[in-house]
Amino acid sequence: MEKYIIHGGHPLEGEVTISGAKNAAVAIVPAALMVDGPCIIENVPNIVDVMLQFEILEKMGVNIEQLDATTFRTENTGVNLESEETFEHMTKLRASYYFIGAELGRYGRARVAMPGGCNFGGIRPVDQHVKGFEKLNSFVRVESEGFISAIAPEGLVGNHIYFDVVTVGATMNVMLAAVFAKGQTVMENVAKEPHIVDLANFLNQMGADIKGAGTDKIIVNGVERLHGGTYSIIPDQIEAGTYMAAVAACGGDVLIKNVIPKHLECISSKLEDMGVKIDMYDDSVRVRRTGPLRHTNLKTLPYPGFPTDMQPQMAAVMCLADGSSHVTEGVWANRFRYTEEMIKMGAHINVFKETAVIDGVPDLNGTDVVAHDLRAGAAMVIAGLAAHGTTTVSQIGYVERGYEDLVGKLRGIGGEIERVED
Ligand SMILES: CC(=O)N[C@H]1[C@@H](OP(=O)(O)OP(=O)(O)OC[C@H]2O[C@@H](n3ccc(=O)[nH]c3=O)[C@H](O)[C@@H]2O)O[C@H](CO)[C@@H](O)[C@@H]1O
Ligand SMILES: C=C(OP(=O)(O)O)C(=O)O
Repeated sequence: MEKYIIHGGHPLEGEVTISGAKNAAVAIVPAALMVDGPCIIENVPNIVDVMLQFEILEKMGVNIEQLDATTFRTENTGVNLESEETFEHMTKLRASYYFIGAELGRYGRARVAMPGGCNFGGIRPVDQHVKGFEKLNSFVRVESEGFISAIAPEGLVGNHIYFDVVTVGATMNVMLAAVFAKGQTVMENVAKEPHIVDLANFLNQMGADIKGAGTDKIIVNGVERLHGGTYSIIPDQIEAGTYMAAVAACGGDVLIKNVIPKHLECISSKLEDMGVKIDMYDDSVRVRRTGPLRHTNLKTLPYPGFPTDMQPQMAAVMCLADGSSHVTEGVWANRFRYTEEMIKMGAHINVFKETAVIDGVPDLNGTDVVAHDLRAGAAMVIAGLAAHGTTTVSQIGYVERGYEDLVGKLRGIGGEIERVED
């Protein structure tokens, strides 16, 4: 098995460039099957989840060509929706659920293997996806053999959908299907994350008629077809935030390039509370930390609140702050498994239901730790970079689902990290 070995305790200095956003790319790639004609997708992150989405598309029969390191061309000249080969891939990532919306929208039927993805201590429900598809005049079945199927024998018809909870996945999935639904679909109480806006912009660029993405009401006027075009994926808010947190934990001075500063405001503001200096430019952010870290509190919430996908990385910073910090998880019932690993490194953390109380310590000490999920793994890497001595992080397959060239990028700013095969 692969591991990261990290020799910690060094400040980070230099420049790092952020890749395209995972959670936008994993929806835009399935959406490419809805497009007639060639579709060029730029700023694609080279991460496992996105490459799996391309492989699923290819196994269905979509032509895929890589034009350069970050640009892909897709063309759907006919697909096999029943390809058994796609099912195993689908179970490996969460975002495979976007194939339901894309297939149901374009072909009036879909059958996908139950999605995988990070496990936050319980089932990740899909009831709101089901509710949305049913409202659009389709029948949905969650099959006991681990498949979800949906069919719209009389075609999808627009409707008014009020989501019971704010969900990223259901918002994007139902938006995909609604693109081709007859008439108008009004979706309320929707998620507003940057990747929702990015998916809507991609679809509109290809001829869809979607308004309101980024607010809590999205209106989709159904169209007959999508045409080819070119689209560039937004930079990854969470990857950028992860490097910001790494500089905060280790100290140093790093320019983080290819970002949308607006998407980073909630993260910057927390880091500034902790004594980190942040300078925002047009498409980059400079992060500096020379003095001690101050304690703070945070609660994760849907956008524009503090992102749950940055919660473990910020906790790694708080482990080294003066005083007691509280981290409250407002999205996932249990996203604190990483705290057991941080405690092995000398962190003082107590978890009470949805809140972790972190009493800062002057130093963490390197040891063997496990990446229990994607962002937990990122947090362990940050802790390892900041700690004295050597940290070994195992189960890094999770980390590679969502970070392009983490080792290369960290080494570029002075991190002593290597990836080894056990
Ligand atoms: C591939 C992708 O983009 N993953 C992101 C997406 O996951 P994902 O789309 O799975 O997360 P959701 O936004 O749907 O989940 C948010 C909350 O809604 C609940 N819920 C969700 C769906 C549903 O049908 N019913 C329901 O009750 C969930 O249990 C959770 O408490 O958004 C999460 C919240 O920002 C992020 O942590 C994930 O990185
Ligand atoms: C939880 C995440 O991803 P997924 O929903 O794909 O498991 C994440 O990106 O932090």
